[in-house]
Amino acid sequence: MQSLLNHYRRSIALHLLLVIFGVYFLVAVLVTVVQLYKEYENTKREFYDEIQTLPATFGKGISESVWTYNQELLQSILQGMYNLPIVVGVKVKSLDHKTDFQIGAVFNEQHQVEYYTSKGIPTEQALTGLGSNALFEHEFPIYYQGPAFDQNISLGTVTLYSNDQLVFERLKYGFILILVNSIIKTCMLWIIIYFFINKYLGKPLKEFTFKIHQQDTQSPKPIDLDINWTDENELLVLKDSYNQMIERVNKKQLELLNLNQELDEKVKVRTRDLERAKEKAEQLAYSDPLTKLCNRRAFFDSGKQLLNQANNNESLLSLIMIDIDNFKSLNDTYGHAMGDKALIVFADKLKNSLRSTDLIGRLGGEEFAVILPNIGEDEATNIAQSLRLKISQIKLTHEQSSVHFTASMGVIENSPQSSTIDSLLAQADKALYFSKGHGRNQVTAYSTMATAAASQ
Ligand SMILES: Nc1nc2c(ncn2[C@@H]2O[C@H](COP(=O)(O)OP(=O)(O)OP(=O)(O)O)[C@@H](O)[C@H]2O)c(=O)[nH]1
Repeated sequence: MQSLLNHYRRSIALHLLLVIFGVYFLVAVLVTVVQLYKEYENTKREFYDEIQTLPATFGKGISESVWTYNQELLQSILQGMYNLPIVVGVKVKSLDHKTDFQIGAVFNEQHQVEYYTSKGIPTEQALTGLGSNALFEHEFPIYYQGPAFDQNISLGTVTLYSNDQLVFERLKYGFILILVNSIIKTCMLWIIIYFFINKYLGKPLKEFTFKIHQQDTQSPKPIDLDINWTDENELLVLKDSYNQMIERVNKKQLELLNLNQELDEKVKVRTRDLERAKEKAEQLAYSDPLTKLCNRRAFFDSGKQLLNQANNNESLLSLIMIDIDNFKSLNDTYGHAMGDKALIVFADKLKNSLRSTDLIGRLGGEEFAVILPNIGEDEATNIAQSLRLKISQIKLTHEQSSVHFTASMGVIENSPQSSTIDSLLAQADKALYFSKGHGRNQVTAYSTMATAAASQ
């Protein structure tokens, strides 16, 4: 039932038909009612006309039997009238009341219905079974017109009773015929029109909806409907409008896709730029921009890690502090640019001379430091001597004159007491200034300096 209701709600053809035929059926019923009323009026008139003819047929016989007081004859004539399908009761009222007689349903003096058998005996039940409430009556006089009399002698009256129900009985078959006729016509029309509305409207709409549901939402395609007529009807216009809309949507989607790709590209470029900027910022944060060596902060961070590893592994580690000699006068003599160049060449010399595992940092100005893991003070001092020599051999040119410079160094080895980078630096710095104080371009090992100081 529910599915039938849903089908009704969904089917435009069915819905239209029920609305159309609902109205059609109401109109048909109204027309039929009017027809039936007219038919009823005609039949009623026919009844009257038929009843009007009865006096001519039966009047003479009744007059005879009343005149001769022939009750038997009167009774049989009245029974004959009563048997007519348009009569429900007959009443004869003679002037002397000697031949009064009634059969079937008749009115009494008070205009109330009374019932009599075919023998004229009062009874409670209606004989005709048609009911008698809607009786209508037709009264005609009876006369005797014998050869012995010049004029008619009034004998009394005969009243005929008929009933609306008889009219309805006669109409019944006509009514059923009209009704069946209307129902068959309505059903036939309903089936034919349903077939065509469904064919030309319902099915194409269903096909249209199905194809829309089948559409790929990412790239919808224009829809083609299997419609057999070529007119530019509303459905084809709707389909064309839908297809145009799909084209517009696809175009917009393509534009959106291109914009997305462009945006993706821009985001990628921006991300790359950001990554580079981040790398640069990190480099700036940890490296010295002039010499590209670790800056002070990076040297301290990495130096602490190396020292911790050495202390944990109980392995050797040495630190060399290096300071370029008389750098101020180099700057003053050859200019700041030459000073910068000297710093760069100096740094490169350190990098090229040491292992990749060694940590080299510029602590500030012309002051540098090197950490050599797994190397003790003696070996570190040798390395420092070698560095010092290489630095002293660097030759720069400035306006046809050669520029040379030297460096002083202090070397220290790690020990459990000197387990921090600051204390190592402080001790190496002391050794460095020992070198400075003893003529520069020298390497001083902290232990040697300490021994010398102790012996003084
Ligand atoms: N060209 C250049 N000069 C720098 C830079 N950083 C520091 N200096 C200079 O280095 C010089 C260091 O001078 P001082 O501290 O007196 O030391 P010094 O002249 O080397 O003397 P000693 O260390 O005693 O041998 C100063 O004149 C600074 O201006 C730099 O990045 N570039």
